[in-house]
Amino acid sequence: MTAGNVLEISGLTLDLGGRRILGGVDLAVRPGQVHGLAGESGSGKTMTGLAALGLLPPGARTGGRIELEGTDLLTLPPRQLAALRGRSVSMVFQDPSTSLHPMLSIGHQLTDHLRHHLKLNRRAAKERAAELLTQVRIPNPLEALGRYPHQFSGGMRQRIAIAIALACEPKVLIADEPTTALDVTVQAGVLRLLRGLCDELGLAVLLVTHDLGVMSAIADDVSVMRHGLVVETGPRGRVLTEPRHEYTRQLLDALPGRSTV
Ligand SMILES: Nc1ncnc2c1ncn2[C@@H]1O[C@H](COP(=O)(O)OP(=O)(O)OP(=O)(O)O)[C@@H](O)[C@H]1O
Repeated sequence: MTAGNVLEISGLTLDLGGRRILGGVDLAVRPGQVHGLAGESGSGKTMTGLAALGLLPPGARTGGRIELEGTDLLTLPPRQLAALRGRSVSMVFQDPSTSLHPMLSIGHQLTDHLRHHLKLNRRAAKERAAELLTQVRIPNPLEALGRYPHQFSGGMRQRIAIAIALACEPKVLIADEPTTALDVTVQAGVLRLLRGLCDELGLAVLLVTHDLGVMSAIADDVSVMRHGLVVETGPRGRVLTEPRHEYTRQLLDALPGRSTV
């Protein structure tokens, strides 16, 4: 594993139901860095993220390596993998309702997580929960703990889902289309938050998105996937202004308001 990387994927292959989904993906993420993973629908972005969490569908067959701080996740026994998930690496999905329980208060969900994973007592868990809500810029965090998901806007719910993902201070956060379901007016705020967390906490963020505009707003490095392979990777400025691969060029040409990148 190369020094400076916290997550390093090399030669990752994935077969599902006899079909090759990933054909040898190489990808590396460093602490304090947002690495954008772009590509058309079906190119394998989500599967790459799920593989890094050990959350592939049943029957998945994998090859290659996914190293998290030197540990190969693909050869880890299921129990050890489960212990890492949510602690060293965690994920935020497109739709915050998938990670938030509609019938439980925010405080309940955050403290459950903290008590279960970090074995905090009730009081310490509540304090930490309020701290996490502050970190994701939820106003009046103590009061917010007593409220339910439907009492928050979509953007706020996504911030809360990010707070839950950060609860155990993971090294790597995989954010899969985290702003796609949100109103454009709140997208920028959530992206700024992710960027800030990355800078403040030294978090490594793998940002999966089909939207090169989102990518251009916060990514340090960008990788472009096509048909289960990373076809191009490099610093954002270079990839988005001087793409070397024909497919990256096509993606950029297809972007509305191309002048934004
Ligand atoms: N449970 C599954 N079983 C079999 N094949 C699957 C399963 N889930 C996804 N696939 C296939 O894996 C391939 C990669 O899908 P993936 O979701 O990773 O693409 P993506 O780049 O994230 O696309 P999108 O932006 O649409 O989410 C697709 O061809 C998809 O049909």
